[in-house]
Amino acid sequence: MILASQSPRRRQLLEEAGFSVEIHPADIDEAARPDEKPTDLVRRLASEKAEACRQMLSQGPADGLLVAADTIVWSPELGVLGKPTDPDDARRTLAALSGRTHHVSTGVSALLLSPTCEVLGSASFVETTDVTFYELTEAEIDAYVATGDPMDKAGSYGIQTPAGRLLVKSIHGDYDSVVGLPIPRLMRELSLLTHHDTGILWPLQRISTAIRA
Ligand SMILES: Cc1cn([C@H]2C[C@H](O)[C@@H](COP(=O)(O)OP(=O)(O)OP(=O)(O)O)O2)c(=O)[nH]c1=O
Repeated sequence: MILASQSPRRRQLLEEAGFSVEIHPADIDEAARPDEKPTDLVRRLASEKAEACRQMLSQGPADGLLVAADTIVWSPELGVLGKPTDPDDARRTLAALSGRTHHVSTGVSALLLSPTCEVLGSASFVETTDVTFYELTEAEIDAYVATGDPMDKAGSYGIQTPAGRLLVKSIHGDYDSVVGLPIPRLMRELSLLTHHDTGILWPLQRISTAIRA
């Protein structure tokens, strides 16, 4: 599988699911459009990453499946919180999330490619999980930001890290989606995507087997 992402978490989640992953990060403008809904934003950005990656690969042979994703933290009150620009921005974001519930939305785009990189089929979906934070003191926020953990993560935290998980009181929805890729939903969508195609490649057979098991 081709993964159009630099995220080590997405790679790890796919490898744990049994895929052999080839990384081809796509560099796109991630700015929101005026009045764009958060869930529309992540769906669009995932599709743009997938398409940018497909265009990069179109010169050479490609594997059958290409996957891209985008994750944001948001709430109606706070708007969209992407990755922090600096430690102060991370501190402000964590203070805003303290003691409250926010949404984490991950948009996913999957393309089934022909050997010449044409799109044979596609799937696109958004998974949203609600995350509630404990009340955080300023000292706790400072200590967490000092670990450096927030800097490459939407919403300035990582639910999967030893320090980041301590901020989280509860979650409602898919955990993998918060980490960056909703594997259970992705497996189902890939199974549907590939169901009607012939000449299915090894990873796709593996998906169907995993779902039937
Ligand atoms: C909320 C949350 C986000 N994240 C990460 C997932 C994503 O890697 C990142 C959100 O940024 P993204 O722009 O979705 O992804 P990315 O820049 O890391 O990789 P690429 O654009 O190449 O696909 O935040 C966590 O690791 N844990 C969390 O708890």
